This record gives sequence, C-alpha cells and structure tokens, in this order.
Amino acid sequence: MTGVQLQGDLWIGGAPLIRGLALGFAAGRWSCLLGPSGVGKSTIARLIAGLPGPYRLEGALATADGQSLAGRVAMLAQEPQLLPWADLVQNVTIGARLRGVRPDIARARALLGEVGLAGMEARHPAALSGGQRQRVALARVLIEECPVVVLDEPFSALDTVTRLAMQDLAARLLRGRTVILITHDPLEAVRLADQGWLLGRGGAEPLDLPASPTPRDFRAADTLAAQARLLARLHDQSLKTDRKEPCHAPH
Ligand SMILES: Nc1ncnc2c1ncn2[C@@H]1O[C@H](COP(=O)(O)OP(=O)(O)OP(=O)(O)O)[C@@H](O)[C@H]1O
Repeated sequence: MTGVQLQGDLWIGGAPLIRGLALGFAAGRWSCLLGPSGVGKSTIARLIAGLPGPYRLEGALATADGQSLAGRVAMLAQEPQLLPWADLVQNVTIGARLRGVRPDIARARALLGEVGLAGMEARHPAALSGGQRQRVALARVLIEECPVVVLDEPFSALDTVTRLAMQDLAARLLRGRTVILITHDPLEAVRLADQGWLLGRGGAEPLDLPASPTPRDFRAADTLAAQARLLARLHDQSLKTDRKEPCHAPH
C-alpha cells in the first residue's frame, strides 16, 4: 500500500483556490475531506486521480513509496458517469474492458448483489433511480484493485439506512487500501475516517475523531459526540466565512 502526500497551493482558472495545503493520506487508512461547497475538494480528488482540469498545484503530490500514482488510483466521481448503452455488468466491468483484460463477470454480479441490485444486472442505467445508479458506480470502484481509492461524495444520493449499509460495505471491501473520502456528511466522516481535515481557503485543519475502530457504530456515544463536535465546527466555519449569496427575491 502507498500513502499520498499533497502540499502546496492549489490554483484554478488562474485564481488561488486553497493555500498552504499539507495533507498526508496515510497508507492503508481512510482519510476524509470536508469543507464548504466550492472550496476545492473535488479538485483535490481530480488531482490525485490524475484527471485533467483547469487546476494547477504549486507544490508537490508525492507517494510514500516514490512510485507514480498513474494507474494506481480508482475514483468514484460525484456524478456516476455510467455508460447509457451498456447493462449494469458491462458498466461495472468497464475498467477491465478498457485495459483489454478479461472482465470478471462473476465478481461484477456478486458486487451488484452486495450493493443491493441483484436481479437488475441486465438493466441499463436509464432504468435505475439516482441512488441505484450511484450504487452501480460504487460496485465499479469496488471491483478495481487499485491501492488508492478516491470516493467523491459516494453515498450522497442514498437514503439514510442504505447509506449506512453502503458505508459498512465499502469499509469492509476497501480495508487496507488508502482511501480518500470526500463528504458533506459529518456522521459519514466520523463513522469511516481514521484521519481527516476540514478544508478552508486558508488550508486544512485536522478533524477530531474517536480512537475506536472503523466503521464506527452510529449509535455509539463517542461517534455521536464526535459528530456533534464536527457539526459545530462546520457551523462556526460557515459563520466565519460569511459566504452569503445575494438574494434576488421578487419585489
Ligand atoms: N473550469 C473552471 N474554471 C474556473 N473555476 C472553476 C472551474 N471549475 C471549477 N471551478 C471552481 O473551483 C472551485 C472548486 O470546485 P470543486 O468542485 O473542487 O469544489 P468542491 O469543494 O468539491 O465543491 P462541492 O462541495 O460543491 O462539490 C469552485 O469554486 C468552482 O467554481
């Protein structure tokens, strides 16, 4: 497994986005990024996944083993980005198909079952709900065996109970990988993360997480206390940032 270090200033479209980043994503652990909408979380995800964009890093993105991240990162983007003309098995196995290797159909079917879509394998994405499409995208990431996994709001379209089940599934199947989880949900961060940061324009501040093993019980006192602390920090941050949009109410 490999850890990932990101440090420096991030720019987008010629303007500064976040200054003074110093993030160390520990090898084999789950790290979480939270922060207000537009702060740059998805941009960091794209940077780590090596996807193109109008961003520029004045600093360094490095791995603990010194090897390139190319070909070693699986990413679940905010939008599921499924192939509309392909069935669910073909969607889940797209990585193998693109690499020209034999797709593991049995594993794809098993994963579709694990994400609650058994019996729907022959459907196309248009015949799914938003939350079902998001679970196909989750299965597509879970089938990859990349050491680094970036999950950008992977459970945002799910109802609360399904979300908890998918968190448990991802925690089980991605155990031992270096996972970078982006979320707006304080409970999700507290349940899954070994470490994490709250991002703001001026950099990143570490999260205060329980010492108990993940995935943490959502009923446990230490989980709920950490969730409340994090919610309070997010609330304080939004008051400080004063990001009020002008309101064009009709007169
Ligand atoms: N092509 C672009 N040119 C200039 N700025 C851009 C471009 N694409 C995105 N941005 C800006 O970059 C900033 C960071 O976007 P990003 O998607 O990384 O934020 P985020 O923290 O993931 O937000 P959210 O929580 O809403 O998903 C935003 O303010 C956005 O407006």
